[in-house]
Amino acid sequence: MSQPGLISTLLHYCNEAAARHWLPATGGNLSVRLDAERCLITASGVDKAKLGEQDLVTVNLAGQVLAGPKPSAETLVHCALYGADPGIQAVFHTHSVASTLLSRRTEGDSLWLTGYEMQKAIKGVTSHLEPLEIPCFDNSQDMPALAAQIRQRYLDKPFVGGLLLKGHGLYAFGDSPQEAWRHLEGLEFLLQCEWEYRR
Ligand SMILES: CSC[C@@H](O)[C@@H](O)C(=O)COP(=O)(O)O
Ligand SMILES: [Zn+2]
Repeated sequence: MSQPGLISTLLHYCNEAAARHWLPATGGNLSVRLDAERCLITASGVDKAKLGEQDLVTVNLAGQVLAGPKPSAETLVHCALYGADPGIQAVFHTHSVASTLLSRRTEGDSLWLTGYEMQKAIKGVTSHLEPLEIPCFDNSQDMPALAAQIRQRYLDKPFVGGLLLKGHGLYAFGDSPQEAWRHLEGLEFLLQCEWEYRR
C-alpha cells in the first residue's frame, strides 16, 4: 500500500477503535509498518478519536523519530513486534474494560481461551476446541525492558493475534492492517465474553 493509503488506513482504524470505546482518555496507540525499517505510529497523549495526519509520527524500529511530533510512550512495544517478525504489518493497542480487568485476574504468563467459535477470527485457528493462548506480561513503565521481554518471548515461540499487558490492555497485530483489525475485534469480543462468563 502507498504511504497516503497507509495514513488513511491508520486514521480509519483509530476512529473505528475510538467509536467502540476502546481508547478512553487518550489511551491506546496504533501503528502500521511503512517498510523494513520504519513504522508510522500515533503521537503521544492525543485523543485518538480526533486524530489528523499531523498526529502521526514516522519512527525507525529503534523507536527514534524520523518525522513528526512526540511518538507514543509505548512505541518500543510496537517496534519490538515489528523487529521480531518482518511479516507483522500493523499493531493496534486498546484499553478496553474487558482486557484491563481480565488480564488483572490472570495468574501466570498466559490467558487460555477455549470453546468459543470466535477463536477462528485468529489466523490459523480452525476449531473452537483448540485452546487459544494469549501471552500476558506484567505491566511496566520501563518500556525498553518490557519491549525486550516481548521480543524475546516472540522469538522463543512466536504467538499469533495479540498479547495482554496486565491491568493495562491488549496489543493485537497482523500481517496487514485488515488482519490486525480482525484480530483486535475478535480478541476484544473473546475477552468480553470470558470476563462476563467468569463473573
Ligand atoms: C491515558 S493512560 C494510557 C497511557 O499511559 C498509555 O498506556 C497509552 O496507551 C497511550 O499512551 P500514548 O503515549 O498516548 O500512546
Ligand atoms: Zn496503553
